[in-house]
Amino acid sequence: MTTHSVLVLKVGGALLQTESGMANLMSAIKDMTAAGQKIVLVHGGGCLVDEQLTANGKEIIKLDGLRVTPADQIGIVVGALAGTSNKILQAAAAKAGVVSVGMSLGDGNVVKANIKDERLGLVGEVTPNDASYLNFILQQGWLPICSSIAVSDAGEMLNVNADQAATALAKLVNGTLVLLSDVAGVWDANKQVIKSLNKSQIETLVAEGVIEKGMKVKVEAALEVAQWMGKPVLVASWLETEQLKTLAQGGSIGTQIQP
Ligand SMILES: Nc1ncnc2c1ncn2[C@@H]1O[C@H](COP(=O)(O)OP(=O)(O)O)[C@@H](O)[C@H]1O
Ligand SMILES: CC(=O)N[C@@H](CCC(=O)OP(=O)(O)O)C(=O)O
Repeated sequence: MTTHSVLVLKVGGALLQTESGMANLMSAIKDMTAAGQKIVLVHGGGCLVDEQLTANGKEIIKLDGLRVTPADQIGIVVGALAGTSNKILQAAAAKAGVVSVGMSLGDGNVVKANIKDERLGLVGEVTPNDASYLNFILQQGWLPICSSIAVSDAGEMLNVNADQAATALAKLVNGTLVLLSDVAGVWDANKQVIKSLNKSQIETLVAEGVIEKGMKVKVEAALEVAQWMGKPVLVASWLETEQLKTLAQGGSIGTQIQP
């Protein structure tokens, strides 16, 4: 197997509602870890946030794929992401025999977080800061499972899009980023997976409305890291066990976003 530096795997929220998906992913993580691969798992949980907001009578508002997060919603968002989602994944890890450390972007000074755009409320934008905490966890052979909740120097709890959270951590550890969603890759207008995409192709597909919503955020996050690292970022699926096996063997899966 090709051992990547550190593999930063990001999983979307839909995984957390799929018991078999989590079991398959954790089994692949266990195999990769046993082969010496260091892995950081970053997770979303947008669907769990939606559920909790609705249960509490709150409105769901998104702007360009990002959740508008007013002060009266942040507690619910933090509970759903840093609480429930994070612990669901730790439970799945434990079941697969993987020792994990549940954490958030607010831990160990790993990132710097600031309000992204006043119109979005308590939504954070993060930049890599200090890798010591993550490296310590990795050195123990443990799996860090990181939610996308950050804390600013001003003491605000901030909601960060999980693809952007994974971007910051991938830069922090100079890792290989793989964004795993519930689709096999980025689709063209006929819903066929595109093998490889560069910046200008992405711009065209976004302008045409073929890449939209959560996938627009994801592809733009992937492109940013690909350019920063000078190597491709993969957008693929946790749904397909075969893809996970190929990934564990060091192969390419889904759509390659080229620098
Ligand atoms: N061109 C596209 N290719 C693939 N998925 C797309 C595309 N445009 C929009 N999408 C939507 O983006 C979703 C993935 O983004 P998102 O829901 O944010 O994923 P996750 O929660 O896994 O991060 C897909 O399920 C799909 O509905
Ligand atoms: C600011 C912002 O949009 N935050 C996201 C964080 C969770 C996330 O990104 O979850 P998925 O990966 O499942 O989409 C949200 O509140 O939904």
